[in-house]
Amino acid sequence: MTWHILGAGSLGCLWAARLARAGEPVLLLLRDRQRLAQYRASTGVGLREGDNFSRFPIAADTLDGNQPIQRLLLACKAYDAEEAAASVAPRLAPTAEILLLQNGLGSQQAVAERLPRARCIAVSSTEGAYLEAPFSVVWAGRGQNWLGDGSEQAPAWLAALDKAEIPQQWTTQIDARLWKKLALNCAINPLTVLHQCRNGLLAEQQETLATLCSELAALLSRNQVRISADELLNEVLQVINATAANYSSMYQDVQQNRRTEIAYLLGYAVQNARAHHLHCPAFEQLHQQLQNALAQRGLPTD
Ligand SMILES: NC(=O)C1=CN([C@@H]2O[C@H](COP(=O)(O)OP(=O)(O)OC[C@H]3O[C@@H](n4cnc5c(N)ncnc54)[C@H](OP(=O)(O)O)[C@@H]3O)[C@@H](O)[C@H]2O)C=CC1
Ligand SMILES: CC(C)(CO)C(=O)C(=O)O
Repeated sequence: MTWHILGAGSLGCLWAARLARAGEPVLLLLRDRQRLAQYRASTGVGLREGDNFSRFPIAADTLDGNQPIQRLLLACKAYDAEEAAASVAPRLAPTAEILLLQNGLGSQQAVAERLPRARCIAVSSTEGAYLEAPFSVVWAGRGQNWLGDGSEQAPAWLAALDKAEIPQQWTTQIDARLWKKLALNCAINPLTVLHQCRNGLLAEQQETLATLCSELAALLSRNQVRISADELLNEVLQVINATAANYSSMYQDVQQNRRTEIAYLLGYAVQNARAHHLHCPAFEQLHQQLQNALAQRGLPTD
């Protein structure tokens, strides 16, 4: 069964290289002929792990190819997910499965509504990767991939991920995983943008973090995710400590003048709180401040 991977960015290349290395059939789906020509000139997907670099001559095609798709890994940003998934809809087999690698919340629901016949499996990933050159990925941080669609029924192909050394765990609580990661990202990432700092410096912002965690814990509770404000604050401080020397993904996006996933993180939290009539002045204000900072740089505020 071919792994169709839509999006040859950081995570798309990371998954493609590891699957290909394990002998799994992989086909990259690129946005157009220009990207395909660029890929073909690069002689494959590069994977750097520490001092080792390998290149994998993985097959690629454009989105409008004609091979039917049974298994799709959607490896684009959250704001591209719905349109990207819709563009391959005519090619999806009736029992197609789609793995959604997007961070935050909102895009998974949008894809599932757009493609109601497909089995949509959300992935919450704590792995870290970035591109050092087009189609060449650096595996920068070991982590876990939590997969789930709310059901107990784990797909048989999870064994292929083990073989490919892609860490994986099936969970019946994928929404809780996504919410908790969203809460961490909402507490940490916007502050690193506003203070222009590495994650570690946020340890000095304990009061602000405590207020945010209290509001975020209340929001998670409205969404049936049980975590106390103190537990959340502890987790946030642990992540800040463990990633002290790193710049958050949102900070990096802003520095490189790339669109952020604000709408699927803080924006989603604000909207969800309003829908629950939950008063969350601290993260409403943070959202506004982040939008102002993005606007000042000429970046999209959604
Ligand atoms: N990188 C990481 O370490 C982690 C990322 N994530 C999440 O994973 C998701 C993907 O992130 P990441 O891999 O870093 O993102 P990247 O920006 O590196 O890659 C996204 C890729 O998607 C491609 N793409 C977008 N739309 C289309 C389309 N319509 N057709 C074909 N290709 C398309 C882009 O192509 P093009 O280059 O042509 O624009 C780009 O190559 C995000 O939601 C992120 O938050 C989660 C955990 C860790
Ligand atoms: C390390 C962490 C948790 C910081 O929020 C992250 O996931 C990111 O940078 O996006």
